[in-house]
Amino acid sequence: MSTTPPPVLELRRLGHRYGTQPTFAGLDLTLPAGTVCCLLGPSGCGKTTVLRCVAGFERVSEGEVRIDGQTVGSAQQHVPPEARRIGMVFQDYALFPHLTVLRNVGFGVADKRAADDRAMELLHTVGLASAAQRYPHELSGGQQQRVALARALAPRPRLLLLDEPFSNLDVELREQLAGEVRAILKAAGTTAVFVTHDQNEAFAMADEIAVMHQGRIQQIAGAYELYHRPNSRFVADFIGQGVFVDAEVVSPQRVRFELGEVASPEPLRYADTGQPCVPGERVQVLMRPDDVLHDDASPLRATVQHKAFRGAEILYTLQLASGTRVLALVPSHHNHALQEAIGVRLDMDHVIAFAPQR
Ligand SMILES: Nc1ncnc2c1ncn2[C@@H]1O[C@H](COP(=O)(O)OP(=O)(O)OP(=O)(O)O)[C@@H](O)[C@H]1O
Repeated sequence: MSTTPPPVLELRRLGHRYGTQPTFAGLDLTLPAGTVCCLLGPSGCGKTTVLRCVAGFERVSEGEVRIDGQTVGSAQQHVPPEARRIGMVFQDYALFPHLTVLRNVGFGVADKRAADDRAMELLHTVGLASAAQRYPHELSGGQQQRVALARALAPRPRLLLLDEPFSNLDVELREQLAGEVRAILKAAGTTAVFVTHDQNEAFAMADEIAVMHQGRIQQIAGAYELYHRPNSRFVADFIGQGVFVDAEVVSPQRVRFELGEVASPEPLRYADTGQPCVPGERVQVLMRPDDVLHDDASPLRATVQHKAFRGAEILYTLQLASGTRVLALVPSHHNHALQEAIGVRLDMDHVIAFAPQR
């Protein structure tokens, strides 16, 4: 009978303090083999410290870090970083300037006779075989980060940690490299955790995104789920764009807005508590820019308050008759002027409701 292998990484009720100040507490996370997970959150929420606890650079104050079922960090136990078999990629690449690309990549491979072959294999994987004899300063930032990735993967780590790996690169390259790195990790079956505060990077790279806020994981889910099924106002606000709009519950599966009524495919519940929404209650509903359509034929009008050109689309901020502002993503050939009144209608297929904020 085969037994299921333990998850590669498990955080159980993990807590950490700098001095007496708690950084985070009660963190739970389980990563099966081959999963790419992102810790995403605003600056200062504790992402890097979680990574440092997993790597062994920080001691944990409560709970456990388990790798392949073995406890490597707890209040009582601390396996040093070099004994954890973890690969790391940092923001600043941290390559050795006096070593060739080939030597950099082979550096951590224990069997020195096999180091060059293994390094060449990884350089092929990251598309830099032709740069093997060059030095780091002769490469671009994106190429250097690919070398750093190859170096981290060369000793076949049990787990790879990446700390803001693309933040020194320009925005366009970031998303492209995030996609490439994901493909490389998936092809190698590597389990990885990476930290970022850039959600496009998280969307491009992760299977699972753990959204952190004030030292807690608010929600762990795929990008689609986080965007369409946020479990808190924080996640709803932090992931993607949108506004909270007043509405009234008119039946267990229907809400009424200024822009019309929306039927929910399932009985309405508050997204954060799971409690049912009761007819007659006032609620606030998350309205995404793709929930509002521009439609010249619609009798509902809204005035253009702001417009942000996004290439294929324009993101309009529109004001309704009541003064409520909503966002609408509109194909960019519909180029309207500020203060112009344009026709709009709602196209919402599910309702994310919260209790009104007092
Ligand atoms: N060495 C330290 N001593 C004391 N406090 C620290 C130390 N390092 C970080 N902190 C504090 O711990 C909290 C979490 O920091 P951490 O670097 O883990 O956050 P982060 O989410 O990775 O932030 P960023 O995205 O800005 O890198 C912050 O309030 C920070 O000021």
